[in-house]
This record gives sequence, C-alpha cells and structure tokens, in this order.
Amino acid sequence: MTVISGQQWMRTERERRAEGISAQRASEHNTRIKQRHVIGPASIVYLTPVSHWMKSNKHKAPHTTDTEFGGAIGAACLIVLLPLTVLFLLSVCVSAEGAVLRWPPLPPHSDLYDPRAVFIIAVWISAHILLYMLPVGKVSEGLVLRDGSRLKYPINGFHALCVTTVLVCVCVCVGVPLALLYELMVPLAVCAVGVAFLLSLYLYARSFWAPAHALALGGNTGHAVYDFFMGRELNPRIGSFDLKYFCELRPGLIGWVVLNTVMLLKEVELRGSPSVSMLLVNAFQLLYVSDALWNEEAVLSTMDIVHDGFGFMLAFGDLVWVPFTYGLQAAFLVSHPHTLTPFSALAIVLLNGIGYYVFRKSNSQKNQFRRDPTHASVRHLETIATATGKRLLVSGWWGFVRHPNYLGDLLMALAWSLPCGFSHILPYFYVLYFSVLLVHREARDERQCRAKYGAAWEVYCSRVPYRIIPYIY
Ligand SMILES: NC(=O)C1=CN([C@@H]2O[C@H](COP(=O)(O)OP(=O)(O)OC[C@H]3O[C@@H](n4cnc5c(N)ncnc54)[C@H](OP(=O)(O)O)[C@@H]3O)[C@@H](O)[C@H]2O)C=CC1
Ligand SMILES: CC(C)CCC[C@@H](C)[C@H]1CC=C2C3=C(CC[C@@]21C)[C@@]1(C)CC[C@H](O)C(C)(C)[C@@H]1CC3
Repeated sequence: MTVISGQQWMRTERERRAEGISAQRASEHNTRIKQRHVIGPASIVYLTPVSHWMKSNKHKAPHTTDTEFGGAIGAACLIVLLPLTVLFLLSVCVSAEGAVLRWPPLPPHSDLYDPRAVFIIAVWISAHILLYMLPVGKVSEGLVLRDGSRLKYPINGFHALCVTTVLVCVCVCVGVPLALLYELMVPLAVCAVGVAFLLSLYLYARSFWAPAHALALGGNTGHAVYDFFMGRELNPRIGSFDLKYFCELRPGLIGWVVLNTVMLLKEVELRGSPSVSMLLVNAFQLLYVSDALWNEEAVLSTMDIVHDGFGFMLAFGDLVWVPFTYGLQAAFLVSHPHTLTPFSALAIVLLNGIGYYVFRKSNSQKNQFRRDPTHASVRHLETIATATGKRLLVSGWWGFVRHPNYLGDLLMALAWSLPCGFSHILPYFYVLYFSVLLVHREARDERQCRAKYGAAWEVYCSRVPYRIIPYIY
C-alpha cells in the first residue's frame, strides 16, 4: 500500500502543472479522495490496484478491477449479439412485410457476402485514410496524458465530408447507380463487421507491445474477452495516424450520411421523387454529422478519446453500429412510405431545431468554459470551485440539468423517428437505444465526476438535482 500526505491532493492545478504533473494525473489524485482511508490526520492509504499502480509503479500495466456491461460474460454476449442485431434490423427494415414480431425470412447464405461490398468498403476506408492524412486544416493537441505528453490530431474531418459530398454529387450527375447500394446493405454490413473484428484483433494483439502508460485504465482486467471488448490501449497509433480518432468521426459517421443519400436515391428510383419524410430524415442527420465534424476538436475531450481504450466496442460502434443502425429511419422509409401533413412536418422541424439548439449551445458553453473560463460568453456564469482547481458551472445550460447536451441529443433522436409515423417500432430503435446509452453514459460520467470532484460534485448535484430531463430524471 502507498501512503501520501493528506494535503498532497489538495494542491491547485497550477501548482501541479508547475511540478510537471499532468492534468489527468492530477484528476486521478482526486479520484483517490473517494478511495482513501484516513489513518491519521495527515496520511491517506490508497486501496484500489489502479491507483496503487499509478502511484507506485509507472512502468507496470494497470490492472482493472471494476468491470462494466456484466463483465466477461456480458462482453462475450455483446460481441455475438451486436452484429446479429444489426443484421436483424437491416433485414426487417428493407423487407416491406417484415415487422419486429413478424420476422422476415433470414437472408440466404449467399446474400450475406458479395465481393462488390468488400471492394466498396476497401475503397471507402482507403479514401478516408487519404483524406485524414491530407495536410489541410489545423493540428490540435489532445488532453494531457498520464505520462504528461499530449498527442497531436489533424482537424480536417469537415474537409473530408465536403470532399465526399462533392464526389457523391458528381456520381449522381454522371449517372453512377448509387441506389444499387441499397441492395448491398446486408453484405456491406457483414463486411464492415469483418473489418471491425479484424481491427479489434489487431488492436488487442498490439496492445501487448504498448508501454504501460499507454494502456487504458478500464480495459485491463487480464480477462481476454473483456479486454478485447473494452480495449486495452488508449490511443493506438501507427506513426502519427490515430486509429481511434480516425474511426470515431470519419468512415462510419460520413458513411452514415452517404447511406442515407442512397436511401433517398432509391426512393426516387421507386416513386419518382423523394418524400418529405425522407428529406427531413436526411437533412436532420446531415446537420448532426456536419456539426460533429465542424466541431471536431471538441471530440478530443470526450470520454471515448480521453478515457476508453480502443477495442471491439468502439471499433464496432464506429464502423458498423453508427453507419448501419443510426440511419434505419431512411432505410425504413424506402420500404414503408409515410406521408406527413404540413403541420406535422413543421412540428418535427421545430422539435429538431429545439433539440439541436440545446445540444449545440450546451456543448459549446462547456467547451468554451473549459478552454477559457474568462471568455466574455461564460465569465458571468456562476460556478463552484473544486479541489482540482477546475470549476463547475452551476448556471446557464449546466445549471438547468446536469446533462443538457444529452437532453438536446434525445430531442433530436425523437425528431429523426417521427417522420416514419407510428405504424412500426423499428424507426424508434435509435431513440430507444440512445436513451439506454445516454442513461448508462450519464451514470459512468457521474461516477467519474464524483470521484474527481468529491464534495464539490455533491454540492453541484444538490444545486442541479435533475440529470437529463427537468422534473423527471
Ligand atoms: N450520437 C451518439 O451516439 C452519441 C452522442 N453523444 C453526445 O456527445 C456529446 C458529449 O458527451 P459526453 O462525452 O458523454 O459527455 P459531456 O460532454 O456531457 O461531458 C461530461 C464532462 O463534462 C464536464 N462537466 C460535467 N458537468 C460540468 C459542469 N457543470 N461544468 C463544467 N464541466 C462539467 C466533466 O468533465 P471535466 O470536468 O473533466 O471537464 C464531465 O466529465 C453529448 O452531446 C452527447 O449527447 C455521446 C455519446 C453517443
Ligand atoms: C455498440 C455499442 C453498444 C455502443 C457503441 C457506442 C458508440 C456507437 C458511440 C459511443 C460514443 C459515440 C459518439 C458519437 C457517435 C457514436 C459513438 C461512437 C459522436 C461521434 C456522434 C456525433 C456527436 O456530435 C459527437 C459528440 C461527436 C459524438 C461523440 C461520441
């Protein structure tokens, strides 16, 4: 066991910086507040293996003891069930007779694989690797890592989206039959699942060569299946190419809107013109993806980049789950047309607009506050001091609920489903899954913040009692 002075964790962030201790390590110092046993007025004993490792042995790999998703058994089930879920949802979506409780016939073996799908996925990923490596846009630094270093990231995702949009427009103008991809949805998804598995195996294998400080604190239990799922290495890179950052925002997210366009083209091919519902789903989701890429730098401080290892969960999430399930509404509308009244279309646009406003304003307010708390747009806001030296906002958006950005995101999710009507639950899959994801994510973040900020977090919770939905949750 390691014993440190009781005052050590109370130092301000500036003092720690002066001593060359990273912000992340500083916050980990405070994480220990929760885990300490005071055995005398000025001494603290750390009990968890992770904190013990951090303090006493920088060169040994972390050993994770807290597991999520039901541990190794839960992870094993998810590794099998998630790809099956994607195939099931796609099969139901593209079949006009299919329903959640009336399964369409399973696609024959031969329909699962198509060499054209392999070619398309290979070209798609290669093109985005090239676009990522183009020396355009600025280069930003990520948060400080455990070893005190900061990684550099290219901020050119929006360029990649623009180039892709131009290429898609050119293809449409010169008559490339993009609508054909609709028929290839299942083999494309199967191929993407293959890529996610291969990538995760590579990530798992290479993590054994990574230095201890490069491992994520959450994915190192020593149990192969669990660690494969959660990811052992935090920021795996080949040279300066960051695999996690690349996958998080490029092939999957941009692939999602391209597949939406394919659905729109297919609808035009079948019915002569796009429906209002299809146009709304396409426009809303394009806005969401454009926003993510326009604000690409903000992703560098998300939980996924800062905290989570890169394993099957994120590889599959980024490369399969996002492109093939987030746009189910558009796929659904191709085989289940739905006509909206002008009034309901207007109401849905309004709902998406409100959701987007809350999502963007709250995310920007926090990002601005974290970057520069003295900036004119945030300096008037009321805050609480914490022992880490960082402050917590208690007015403005973050004084409304503890996760206003999740609330906005959920309102948008609902607006993406409503254009499909109420005949089927399938278009509501995203909003249902997303509610579960955000409630789980909120609980994870809450745990981390409580450990990081201790008493200050309790004060924040009493000042802002609702997590996501005012007066409800
Ligand atoms: N479409 C999708 O599938 C998904 C979308 N998202 C979206 O991504 C966005 C980012 O979400 P996520 O990364 O989960 O987390 P958040 O952007 O909500 O960030 C949480 C962090 O914000 C800081 N924070 C919390 N409360 C305060 C406060 N009162 N004042 C100042 N800082 C505070 C804390 O970090 P610290 O104090 O260390 O700065 C906390 O850890 C959200 O809009 C979410 O909806 C997320 C997941 C999936
Ligand atoms: C397959 C599992 C059950 C769940 C996998 C979860 C992932 C799909 C999501 C985890 C966090 C994500 C984020 C976005 C997309 C979904 C995943 C990868 C995000 C890029 C979407 C666009 C937003 O504007 C954002 C804030 C940039 C998001 C960041 C988190």
